[in-house]
Amino acid sequence: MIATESLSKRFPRVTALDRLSLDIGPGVTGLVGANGAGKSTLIKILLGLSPATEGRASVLGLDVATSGAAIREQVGYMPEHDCLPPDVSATEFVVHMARMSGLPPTAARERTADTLRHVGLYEERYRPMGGYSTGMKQRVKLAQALVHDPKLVLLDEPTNGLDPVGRDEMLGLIRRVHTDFGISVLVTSHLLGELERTCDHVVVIDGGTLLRSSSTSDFTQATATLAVEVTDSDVCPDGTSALREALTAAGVTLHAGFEEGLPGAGHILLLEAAGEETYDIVRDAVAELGLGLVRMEQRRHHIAEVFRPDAAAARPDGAARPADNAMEVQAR
Ligand SMILES: Nc1ncnc2c1ncn2[C@@H]1O[C@H](COP(=O)(O)OP(=O)(O)OP(=O)(O)O)[C@@H](O)[C@H]1O
Repeated sequence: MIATESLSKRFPRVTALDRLSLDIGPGVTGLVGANGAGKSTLIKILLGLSPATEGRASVLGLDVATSGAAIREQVGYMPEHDCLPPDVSATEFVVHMARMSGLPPTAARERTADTLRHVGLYEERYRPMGGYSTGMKQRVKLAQALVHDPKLVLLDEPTNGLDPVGRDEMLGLIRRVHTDFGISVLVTSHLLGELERTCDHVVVIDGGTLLRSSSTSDFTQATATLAVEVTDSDVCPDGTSALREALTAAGVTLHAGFEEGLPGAGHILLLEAAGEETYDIVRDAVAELGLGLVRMEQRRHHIAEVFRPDAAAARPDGAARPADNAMEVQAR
């Protein structure tokens, strides 16, 4: 879908992209990077709106340097910033964008109704957009990117400014753009964690260079770690400690860390699962201590953990990069 080869973009004082080589296939791909990493610059080059300083890029097999107009016919674009005229309604605006993309009047009106329904705008689509909430504006921006039935959409920070519920809804919509319509998606975010559930593939850039590109499942590979949470009891007022001792005595290897940011954090034991018998040992130990078993589940890495300093130590290149930490902070 998208390929770049040693793509660079230099502004007088900043190198926004530095010899970036990427190959992005169909599906939903997340482009992650801290603010200023070069995401928007890359999107503008891919749309043929801004020339690269060096290197090459193609979208749907078309060269961005020579085929910008043809690319924009087949690609939808949702810009990052607020760009909606306040005095017109969503319907008027999206119909206009559909007409600009070459759809005849009737098809433009029908497609507008379909896409606005898809993004969840109903009665309010006839009201002037100046009175819309941020979430509604983001939905209109998504609708205008979809209205001409593109093969690929480039979504620049679509969750910006949304509250957690709005973010989840937008990420769900983005996923459905692919599952319902078969449109491939490149979606940018500065939040590593939020792309985990939405994207098949994640590309991480920093300072205009590629940090990592791999499938989401490779990022979040299942680990042989079990997370176990238990209740306390009258006999064992600190059930977690009692279970830790019992499991250690039974020869189970426990990890030092706790899971952070989850309900019950600090009460969740992380231990190494050495086959099915570990589950039995945990079950028996919990029963003997008279504790309640709240959860016992196999852990998966979260994308953000891949960039934590201790995780970086396990990476082939070994080094924790300052930018990794910056992204981890934003990912929380
Ligand atoms: N027209 C421009 N002139 C000069 N510098 C620019 C221009 N556009 C972008 N830059 C610089 O290029 C770098 C990359 O910017 P870009 O907007 O691509 O980052 P980003 O990853 O999209 O971040 P954000 O989410 O904050 O927009 C930044 O340092 C930015 O200041």
